[in-house]
This record gives sequence, structure tokens and C-alpha cells, in this order.
Amino acid sequence: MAPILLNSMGNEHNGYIEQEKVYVKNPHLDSMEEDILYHFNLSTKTHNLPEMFGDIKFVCVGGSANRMKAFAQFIHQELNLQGNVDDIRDICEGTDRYSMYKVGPVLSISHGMGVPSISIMLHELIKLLDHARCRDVNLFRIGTSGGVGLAPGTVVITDKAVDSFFRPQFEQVVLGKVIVRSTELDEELARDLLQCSAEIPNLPTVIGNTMCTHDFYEGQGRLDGALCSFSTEEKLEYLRKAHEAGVRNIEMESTVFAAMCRVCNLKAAVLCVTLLNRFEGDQISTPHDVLVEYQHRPQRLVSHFIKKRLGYLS
Ligand SMILES: O=P(O)(O)O[C@@H]1C[C@H](O)[C@@H](CO)O1
Ligand SMILES: O=c1cc[nH]c(=O)[nH]1
Repeated sequence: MAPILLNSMGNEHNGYIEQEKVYVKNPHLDSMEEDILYHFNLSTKTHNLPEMFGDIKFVCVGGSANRMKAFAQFIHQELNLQGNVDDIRDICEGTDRYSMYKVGPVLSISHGMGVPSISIMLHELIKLLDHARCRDVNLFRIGTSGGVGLAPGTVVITDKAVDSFFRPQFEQVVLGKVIVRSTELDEELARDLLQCSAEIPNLPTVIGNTMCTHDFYEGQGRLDGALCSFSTEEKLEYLRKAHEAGVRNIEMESTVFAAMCRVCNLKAAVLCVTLLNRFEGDQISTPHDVLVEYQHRPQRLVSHFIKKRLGYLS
């Protein structure tokens, strides 16, 4: 098999991958007798991972454990699977770090808030997919975000995940050096999702850049945190610059999600609904039932995509 050039910024151990060797990029793993996925409470010795997870084709991740349980129950109904939705159990119940639910070929996992939390989850998820010998898996982050110039309730499918300087890259400090990885996502997947959104009534959706920050308050230019070091005008100027750079929403995980999936050759997409328009305020004051409906929108979109891929819809 001819090697292909790795689609990222060249920080991998040799810069090349074998096309069929998915997904992990770590030569040290080959010599380990057992791999303990500590935060999932799973291990290659105590669990038959190929039997448990070998048929997975779609992985959906999001911050909240309750949301990802609700998504698992929703997809169970959407795919008309046998059994009672109330019997879907948390595979990671031996740990309270993450929650994981398997529904047919769909895995639903919570990742907590922020880059470090999702990054740990992704390391273990990507190893899990590899140990289980999964192939052709699509990954989706279905989350919430602050909109930049969009009506609340709009779903943003991420074109490029950008950092707080609007750069399409993710920086990770490794052994005291900064490693920079590209955060470009799969264009075809984003286009397919946009097409799906057009087939669903009342699902306003756009493709745009998503800014990933390391904080919800000052880091996202909010004036309502415990600390604030800037004026209202400075905040609005920053949001205007973000909008000019193509940013349509702000959240806290997309850059590392995009970077890790890209290095590991996993097709991935980020779909986050906007809870508010940040040009109009900082506080999330929308009624609870409206927020719940908003959070369901990326789930409806991914469910439609999955059903189409599985041949449930023409
Ligand atoms: O997946 P969720 O909705 O948790 O993602 C966003 C980004 C942060 O994790 C969190 C902040 O409220 O929401
Ligand atoms: O404004 C928002 C809303 C949800 N999540 C974020 O990270 N920011």
C-alpha cells in the first residue's frame, strides 16, 4: 500500500501513514500487553472490545452527560431498534468522568467542558475504535455555542475551527515545546450535513468558522464574569473582527476535536446550535424549554444524516 501524505501540519512521528492503518498514531502502543482506558473504565484485557464496539460507524460527542443519554434514546427511537429505551445503560458507569451509550452502530459519549476534558476523552475513544477494529467511522460533536451575528437557534456546521486569534490551528505543549496542528474538517461531510439540514423543516443552519476558546467568560469576550479587563466597545470590536474572519459561533472544544480527528484520519464534523447572539448580550436568559429545543437541533440533523447513510431515507 503506497503511503499518503498526512493531512496536517507535519508534527507526527514520521509524517506519513499507511492508508489502511487506522486510527492511532503512537508506535509505543504496539508493545503494550494491556491498554487500560482509565477514564472509560475499560481495558483490552477485561473487555472484548471488538465484540462490544466493532460495528460502530457513527460517534456523537457533546459536553453534557444528560444530553448524550437523551441523544442515545432519541437515536434508538429514530432507528426503530428493538428493546426498551430505558434499558440503554451507561457503559462507563464504573467512572463518573464520562458517560457512554451504544445504540446499534451509534456511540454517544459526553466529554465535559473545555479542551483538556475532550482531549482526554478523544485519546481513549480513538484507541477504543482502534482496539475494536472499527472502520469508516464518522465523528460528530453536537454542542451549544454563542452565535456571532446569527439568530439564536441557528445550527452552525463548522468550516474551520479557529483559535482566539482566528487561526485554523490547535497548539499543544508537548515536552516543553509547542506543537501546532491543523484544524480543518472534512468538507464533504460538512456539505452533506448542510444538504440534510435543507431537508428538515425549521432547522436554520449555516456553514461558518467556529472559534474555540479556553474560557466561557473573559476568553469569549463576556462582560458578565467575575473578572473583566475590557470595555463594552473593546468586546464589540473583537466580535466584529471575529465576524470578518468568518467566525459565526464560539465554543470550547472544536479546535482539539478537529486536530485530533484529522491526524488520526477520522472524518469529523462539528455542529453547534447558537444559544444567543453575542452582539446582543452575554447572559443566557432564554427560557429552559426553548434551550432544550435548541439543543435538540444538532441531534435532529445528525440523526437525519445517519438515517440517510444507513438507507432509512431515500
Ligand atoms: O457541548 P457543549 O454544549 O457542552 O459545549 C459548549 C462549550 C462548553 O463546553 C460549554 C459552555 O457552556 O458549552
Ligand atoms: O456563549 C456560549 C454558549 C455556549 N457555549 C459557549 O461556549 N459559549
